[in-house]
Amino acid sequence: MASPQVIRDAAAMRAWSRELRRQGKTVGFVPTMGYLHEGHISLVKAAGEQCDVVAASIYVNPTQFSANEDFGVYPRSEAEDLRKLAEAGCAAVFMPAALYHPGSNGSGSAANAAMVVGASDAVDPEAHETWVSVERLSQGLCAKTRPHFFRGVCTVVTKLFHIVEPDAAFFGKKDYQQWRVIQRMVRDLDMAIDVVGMPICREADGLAMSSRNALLTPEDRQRCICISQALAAACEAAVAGTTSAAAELQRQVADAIAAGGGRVDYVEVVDARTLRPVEDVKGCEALIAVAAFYGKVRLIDNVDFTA
Ligand SMILES: Nc1ncnc2c1ncn2[C@@H]1O[C@H](COP(=O)(O)OP(=O)(O)OP(=O)(O)O)[C@@H](O)[C@H]1O
Ligand SMILES: CC(C)(CO)[C@@H](O)C(=O)[O-]
Ligand code: BAL
Repeated sequence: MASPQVIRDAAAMRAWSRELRRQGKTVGFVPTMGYLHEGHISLVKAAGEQCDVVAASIYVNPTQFSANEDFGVYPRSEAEDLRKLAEAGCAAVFMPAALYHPGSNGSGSAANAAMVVGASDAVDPEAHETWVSVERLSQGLCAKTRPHFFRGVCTVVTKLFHIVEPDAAFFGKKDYQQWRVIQRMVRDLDMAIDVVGMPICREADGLAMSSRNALLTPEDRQRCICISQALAAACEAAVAGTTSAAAELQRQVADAIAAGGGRVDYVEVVDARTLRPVEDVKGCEALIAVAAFYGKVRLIDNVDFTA
């Protein structure tokens, strides 16, 4: 169980990957924000099965947070993360202190490492002014509450792809819209990377694993179980043909979450590929996607099915 090689410098990361590819090996890549759990590890293992070597990254990207979000309290656990990555067979982990050029306002390295108010404006526009946006797919769902989010994600993922130069990159379907957005970005911009979406890993009681679960109070940790329960019930009703009207499925899930003590951000029933709203799920590859707040912690979950 060798520890992954820790690489903090972009040029060194690129050299590592190029050398392996020169040797004829394929490189699988798992981008993360750290505080790793079984969901992340399932991506590392899938990458190991599909590629010759696996690189992960750990970087809490300030540009996908707005100033009122949880950048400053985002959980971190470097030593434990390295142990888990070693166990999963990860060969290298890219952990940059900063990924944006430092600006004259002190953003950049300081912003990435120590800033307590995260945010797009942590990056000095004089020092960094190039952004990647997937226009329509990045609207709706999570973007309603986090309008800055996908531009930050697409930009940092593009930077990571250029640094790591992987053959394939692995994303979890817990962040379903993110996976679809990145798949689209790679297709539209002709990036030669296979984007692989992997199933959601859940706790024994059904809660989707998420680094942010660590921020929940014990009471909210109990309350939020109703998210996955409501989604499973709606999926069952849709597949059985008992309920196919999107509005009814939406109402059932939203009511169950609210009754369970969550504050619903959104519940949407959409086409799983286009993420456009559907009126009826019959005959359709559908997705019911949820975001809900428990205190300040915002959790997301979803279920996809063909009814
Ligand atoms: N439960 C899960 N099952 C499968 N993949 C997951 C799961 N949770 C996260 N991932 C995937 O791991 C990758 C890195 O995600 P990230 O580091 O943001 O973890 P996270 O648990 O989603 O964190 P957060 O709590 O901030 O949403 C993403 O592709 C994400 O979809
Ligand atoms: C893809 C990602 C690593 C970009 O910062 C992040 O959004 C995540 O962990 O899902
Ligand atoms: N898992 C996606 C990262 C975020 O919510 O900021």
